[in-house]
Amino acid sequence: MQTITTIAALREALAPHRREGRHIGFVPTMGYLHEGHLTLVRKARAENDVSVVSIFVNPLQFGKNEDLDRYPRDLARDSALLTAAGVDFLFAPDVADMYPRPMETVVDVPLLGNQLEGEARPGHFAGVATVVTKLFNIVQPDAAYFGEKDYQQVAIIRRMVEDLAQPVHVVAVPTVREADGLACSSRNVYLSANERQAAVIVPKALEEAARLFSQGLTDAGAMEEAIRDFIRREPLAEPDVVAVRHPDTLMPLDLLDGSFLLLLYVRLGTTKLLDNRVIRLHANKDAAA
Ligand SMILES: Nc1ncnc2c1ncn2[C@@H]1O[C@H](COP(=O)(O)OP(=O)(O)OP(=O)(O)O)[C@@H](O)[C@H]1O
Ligand SMILES: CC(C)(CO)[C@@H](O)C(=O)[O-]
Ligand code: BAL
Repeated sequence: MQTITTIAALREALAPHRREGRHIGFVPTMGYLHEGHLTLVRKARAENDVSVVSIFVNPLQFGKNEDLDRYPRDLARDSALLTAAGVDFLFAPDVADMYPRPMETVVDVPLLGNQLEGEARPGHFAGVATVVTKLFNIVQPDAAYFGEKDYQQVAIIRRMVEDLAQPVHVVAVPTVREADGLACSSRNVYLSANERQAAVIVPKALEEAARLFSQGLTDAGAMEEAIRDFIRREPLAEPDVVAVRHPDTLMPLDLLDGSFLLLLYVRLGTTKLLDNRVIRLHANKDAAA
């Protein structure tokens, strides 16, 4: 694996591959890699000739009081994992390489981006859309891989790619979970031992929603209320967002009919955990691509 830290060097390294018509698969990340990231990486490798992974903790998508400074970082460990996974290029730029001067240009997808997680984190998704556009321009991948754990992020990126005719195939990969069902996330390291145990309430709430739906609960408001109450049974957990939405448009629903998205944003202490599931009447399984 070749590790590259500047935009110019990455362009130069990828140019011969592009000239040869090789397919480039790209996995953007913020590092501190876990099995979720590695699943994206394996898929990118399997479906393309050349694989590129970026590790960049993007300041544009963090609010002033968020965890930019304490976000977990371990480039040496990440690099070893990516080498073992057979990745061709690791792109790990500094903030000064990505943003030599303050960004004046912003990519925003406000209808999808200012609600749900975006309401709790104003400007977050504009920061994501802007950095992903810049990374797409640098890497020029044929395909880019994103996790469904960040369901709203995938919806925003798909819309951005469509609106701006960005020549990238967006692939969404189902959420990878720990043995007890908790979605793998870099931020899980923030959890104390007690909070980690309590965190299982999040995937359990997704199961509970599927159970209630299969038993005939079809009022969206009542479903949100039932799931909020269910999560509050765990004293360490506070449900910040419990939202029943249309799986494609992310618009609110009144009546649950066929399938719906349940999106959760749950606080345990100071850690916010994200999870979701597309719940279908006849096949209750995790959201699939
Ligand atoms: N459990 C998971 N299953 C599948 N994909 C995942 C999982 N966790 C993260 N990803 C995906 O990996 C990519 C990089 O995510 P990121 O580096 O922010 O990791 P993260 O674990 O989501 O971190 P955070 O704790 O910041 O949410 C994103 O596309 C994200 O959706
Ligand atoms: C897509 C991304 C790498 C952009 O910084 C980030 O939002 C993430 O890790 O999900
Ligand atoms: N996983 C999305 C990146 C973030 O929380 O900033």
